[in-house]
Amino acid sequence: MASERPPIACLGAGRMGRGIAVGFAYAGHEVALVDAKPRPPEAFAALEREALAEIGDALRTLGELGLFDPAHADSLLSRVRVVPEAAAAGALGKAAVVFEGVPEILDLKRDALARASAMMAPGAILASTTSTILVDDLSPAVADPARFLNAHWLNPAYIVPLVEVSPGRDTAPETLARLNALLESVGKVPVTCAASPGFIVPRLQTLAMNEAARMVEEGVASAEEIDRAVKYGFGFRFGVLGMLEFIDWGGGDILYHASRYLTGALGHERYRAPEVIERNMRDGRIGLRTGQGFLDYAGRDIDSYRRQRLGALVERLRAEGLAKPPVLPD
Ligand SMILES: NC(=O)C1=CN([C@@H]2O[C@H](COP(=O)(O)OP(=O)(O)OC[C@H]3O[C@@H](n4cnc5c(N)ncnc54)[C@H](O)[C@@H]3O)[C@@H](O)[C@H]2O)C=CC1
Ligand SMILES: O=C(O)[C@@H](O)C(=O)[C@H](O)[C@@H](O)CO
Repeated sequence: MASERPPIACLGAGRMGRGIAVGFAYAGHEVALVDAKPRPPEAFAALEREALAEIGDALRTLGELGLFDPAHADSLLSRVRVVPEAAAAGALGKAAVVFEGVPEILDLKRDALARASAMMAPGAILASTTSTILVDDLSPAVADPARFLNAHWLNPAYIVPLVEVSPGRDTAPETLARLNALLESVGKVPVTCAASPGFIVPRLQTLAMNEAARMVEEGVASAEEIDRAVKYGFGFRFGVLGMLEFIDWGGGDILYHASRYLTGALGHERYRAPEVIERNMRDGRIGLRTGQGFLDYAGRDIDSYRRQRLGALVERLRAEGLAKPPVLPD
């Protein structure tokens, strides 16, 4: 990026556009929140009021929660301006990166992206926030597919660190590198993934969320009990270990056997293990115990590695107020 904190634009002043605007304004960027829909002046004025009120609230809340002195909230908010559709060209033409956040409808996105890309500065990057549409299904609409890619933020965008970045077949490697650098500079954690349905998190969480809903439907436990289990077990561990590393901890063999049992007991293919789990089982690549699993532990100091991970789990126990001192001898 030419400037250290280049101007950013969000196309579509809805939930994601506003959330991304909060994140960049917080990090010192000027942000144009560009309305993607032509509206009469009174309707635009109402949208502008509502968007600025929401962004201001979010910034004030972050301050009140201790991230900064809330007295600065208004000066952070002043970095954001809401721009009517008729003035889009001026705002988009100044942005180094434009994040498109219009509704998840293919033709609507293509149309918005085509129009935006024609107004952007040479060299600027265009990223779609789509949750589901593949980058290669959108890129034919844009003026320069080499500078186009998907950047899937998670909601609330100004809090969740992850952004799943998905380049298409025509995205230039330099575009990916520049966007990742920008995201990292504002405290985000970008992860690159193929143009594959559901990226990483929606693909994982859709299965898990449906299974949680199914357990309520089947009367396995109440919604409250299932969510306690998620917060204090499922989420507790995966937040430290990740999922593939956790397979290595528990052992790929456990997953292999659990998958076979659950496929039979629940009578559904959705529990069948993929070929890689079966192959790893045959090849003895079952994780920490064999020194190889999804990750390679060869040459690592396993004791200090385990200690580091346990330390992170203990930190989470403390954060939850669940770390208790031992009962010491009298
Ligand atoms: N809401 C969420 O949790 C997440 C949403 N996304 C994705 O972000 C994108 C935007 O989603 P949201 O911000 O939630 O939507 P939203 O409905 O809050 O905002 C969409 C914006 O597009 C505008 N718009 C509506 N109809 C339009 C039209 N015909 N032409 C042009 N603009 C129009 C709206 O006025 C609004 O400003 C979607 O692709 C969605 O899949 C990605 C991650 C999370
Ligand atoms: O914040 C999120 O995780 C969203 O980005 C989503 O993509 C949706 O919630 C999706 O995962 C629903 O399955």
